[in-house]
Amino acid sequence: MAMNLTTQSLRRIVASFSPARNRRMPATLPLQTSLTFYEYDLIMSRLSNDLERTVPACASFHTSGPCASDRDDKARKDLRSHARVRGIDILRNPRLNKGTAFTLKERQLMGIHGLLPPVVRSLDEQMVRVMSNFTKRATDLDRYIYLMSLQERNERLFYRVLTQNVEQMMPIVYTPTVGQACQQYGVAFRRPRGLFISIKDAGHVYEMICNWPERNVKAIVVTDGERILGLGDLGVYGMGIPVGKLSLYTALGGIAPSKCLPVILDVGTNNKKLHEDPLYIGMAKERVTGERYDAFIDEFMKAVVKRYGQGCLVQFEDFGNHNAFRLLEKYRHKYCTFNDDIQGTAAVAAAGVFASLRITGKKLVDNTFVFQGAGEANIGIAELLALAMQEEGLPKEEAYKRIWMVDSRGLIVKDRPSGGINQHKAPFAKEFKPLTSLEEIVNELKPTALIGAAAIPGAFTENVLRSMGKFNERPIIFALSNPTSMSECTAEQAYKLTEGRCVFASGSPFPACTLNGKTYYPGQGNNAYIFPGVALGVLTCGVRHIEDKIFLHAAQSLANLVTDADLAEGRVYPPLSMIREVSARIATDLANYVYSKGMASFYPEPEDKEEFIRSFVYDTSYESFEPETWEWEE
Ligand SMILES: O=C([O-])CC(=O)C(=O)O
Ligand SMILES: [Mg+2]
Repeated sequence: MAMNLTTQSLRRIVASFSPARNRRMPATLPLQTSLTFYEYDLIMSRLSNDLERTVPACASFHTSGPCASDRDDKARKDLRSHARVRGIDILRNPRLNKGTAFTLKERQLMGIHGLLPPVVRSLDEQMVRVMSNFTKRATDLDRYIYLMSLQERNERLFYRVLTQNVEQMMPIVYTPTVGQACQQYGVAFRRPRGLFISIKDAGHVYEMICNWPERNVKAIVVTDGERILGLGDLGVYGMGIPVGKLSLYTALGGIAPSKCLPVILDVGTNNKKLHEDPLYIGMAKERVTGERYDAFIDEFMKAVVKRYGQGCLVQFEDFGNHNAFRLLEKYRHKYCTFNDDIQGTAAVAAAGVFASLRITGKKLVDNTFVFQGAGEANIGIAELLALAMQEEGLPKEEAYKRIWMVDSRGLIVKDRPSGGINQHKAPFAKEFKPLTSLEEIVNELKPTALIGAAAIPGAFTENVLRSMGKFNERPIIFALSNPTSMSECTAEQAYKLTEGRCVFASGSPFPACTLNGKTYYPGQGNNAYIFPGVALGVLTCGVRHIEDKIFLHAAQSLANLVTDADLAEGRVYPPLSMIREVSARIATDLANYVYSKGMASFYPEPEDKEEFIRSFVYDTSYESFEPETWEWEE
């Protein structure tokens, strides 16, 4: 067969595989017998080379991202992967595998006829089977393992199930079950997912990233496992978190899974239990710190840019406090990066506060905030609220005056005898007497809002909650620590002890609770309302550095999506069932904002931002591999 085939002639030859042309051929006869295997492979490899040339190695999201113009590329790319992978390998590739949804024609063409049960099922029919299997599992951890193995088997089916059942699935692939999965990762671990880079590999990080099979990664979630949710140092077992966060990048933010890369940086663990755990999958040594640690993270950031370009977004997740703040400061103006625990959590909590003001009837600046905990989340929230107050015209010192912080040593006051006030806490230190117990602090300061994120379960005691109810008509009470087991109080306790008057939100989900005949639906103040939409906006518009004002804008945008009906039910966030729409709306609002502020780098500026954003969203329906459905370039 001649090698200088034109696309036209290839089209004719490939179309000749189609049973439409061979109607009388018995349906079970492998169609490629009309050509020899040699001829077939020759065509396919030629096709593959052609396509390789037409799909450039792209540095920008737009030439290769999941955008409308890429839909054309996409058919070609699927064809290319199809051309490279044949037979049983197709079924083993979660990105191509459709299981029983492969049509008879596809099975014959792709050399998988007979490798599947004869029945052909639609995506919807497959979903019914998945949901039935899912509900039959005995525990949430079993459900987590079941969903992870579905993700490894058939990616589109996984995302279809996830996107259509967000309320039911999110507590499994995300907090709280993901926390439990991380704690038992040694047992739950089936197949590696994402990149495991150990500090022992320092000097070779770029080469390791090059081992990742995707050429066009646009979003990385990275952790070193030091502070996994509120569960502490879980070392490499923390890998469940980047995997879970990126599942939401796709399910909620619509960013294609091929563009997402979970990474764990293994620098050891200070969790002694893991040193003795025979199932531990990481380096069972004390954490490396200091210059060696910093050089390793630096090498990682440079390697990411070298491999995937400067537009690749790096989300830092669940690093220890000291590193989280430091690394954010170090990288925020050099890379496209943010810290989800500081900035993402800040935005979601601020949105909850903004929405609460519509219930309390107060202005932001008329509030007194007490923060239980002065770690990443609370410092992030406090700083963002201070920024919001300044945007409303309040001088900086005045803004800080309205925010009080409590850490493990008590109220943060100037010259505190017990010390422990670092540079992040210092702006909030007051001229005041040192107090240690939260009950005493609440009684003394009479705050309008109490926000907890110190992972101390039960920190909002009965007395604290009652006092909040006594001092305020509508107290704001946010118990943000994750997972559920770390929450400062339950939703029920908060509503009960304030006679149903509090405005409550929690980081992990709590069920609705009924009190004196009225049902309250607690909102989930989790950064999942923020990071997928921010990521979508940042990537599509080509934002290079993610300023705090972007998070403030995202917070305002989220708060504006809370309806009066939501507020009447006690929710300060839109219901979880709306979260995908929320992400698209936040991304659209951000697109308008970043173009108006000159922060976008994608030009020409799209006229219709909403259409622009929505055109990027990952489609969970199956691709057809039947040649006659492909669109060809002449
Ligand atoms: O993962 C979550 O649910 C929220 C979060 O970032 C954390 O708690 O660290
Ligand atoms: Mg986190």
